[in-house]
Amino acid sequence: MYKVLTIAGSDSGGGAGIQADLKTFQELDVFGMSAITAVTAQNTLGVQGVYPMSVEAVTQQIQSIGTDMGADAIKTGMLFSAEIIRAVAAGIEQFGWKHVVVDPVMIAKGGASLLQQEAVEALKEELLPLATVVTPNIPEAEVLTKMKIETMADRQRAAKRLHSMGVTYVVIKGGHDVLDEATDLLYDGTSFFYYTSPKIATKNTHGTGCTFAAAIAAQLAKGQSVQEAVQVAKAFIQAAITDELQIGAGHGPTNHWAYQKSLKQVLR
Ligand SMILES: Nc1ncnc2c1ncn2[C@@H]1O[C@H](COP(=O)(O)OP(=O)(O)O)[C@@H](O)[C@H]1O
Ligand SMILES: Cc1ncc(COP(=O)(O)OP(=O)(O)O)c(N)n1
Repeated sequence: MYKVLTIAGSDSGGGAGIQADLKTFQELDVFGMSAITAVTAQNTLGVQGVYPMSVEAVTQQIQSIGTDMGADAIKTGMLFSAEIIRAVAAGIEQFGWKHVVVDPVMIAKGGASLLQQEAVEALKEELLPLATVVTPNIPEAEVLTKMKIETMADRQRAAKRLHSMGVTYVVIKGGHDVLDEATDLLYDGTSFFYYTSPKIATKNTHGTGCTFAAAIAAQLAKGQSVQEAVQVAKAFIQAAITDELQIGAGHGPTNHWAYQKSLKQVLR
């Protein structure tokens, strides 16, 4: 049984954060574990409250996993503060964890801040050098690289800049594209790879980034290459957005059952 640890925030609405990660792990047949960095009060209309955990609580959760259960891959999401980022980086180094997927969560779709501004430098300096893969969306890539990203050429330049910060693989996600296609760009330090799907017109995309990064971590834990893992993650999120749920009055969650359901239909 492959084991994956998510270090992220809790989303009471169940669409993003720890909840999205654990659902994704379950659907991709890996054993999910969690270290919670913050509790958020959230629904499809937005974020009503953010309650960070103490550094001690985050550290202890990581110690509890690392000293007993171990992990074949790690996924980080909302980390909130520089102190929590340092504690997470220390844990990853202490246990020598490989296959580290860093989703540099900064701002929720509704605009609420999930990472303090002063923590961006800590994320770049302490966590990115430990990351196998970093998965920013376009606004996050702009903050990390301090450059404006409009064209695919800009995206390629940003990917190179992120790679130079010590990450092995960079994925700049295309959900914020204003085109009718969503193209995720993968850079391995030498070549670019493109993962393109039709852009689905829906407001129910809450938690897409978390789900996508969690799927990459699950597949890495099972021994897939980063290219293969991104391909599965793209198919997983495409199914989850296409086979819509209608929950809540705002930006609803994606459907974590959809990928398994689509595989069963193919087998039938
Ligand atoms: N409307 C959409 N149609 C198809 N794919 C989408 C859509 N929105 C997001 N995605 C995909 O979901 C994943 C997460 O992308 P993105 O929305 O950019 O991240 P985030 O949730 O971090 O802002 C990517 O694989 C992206 O291509
Ligand atoms: C607790 C928590 N973590 C992360 C996010 C952001 O998730 P993301 O997948 O980027 O989805 P949107 O917020 O963009 O819908 C979150 N909202 N809450």
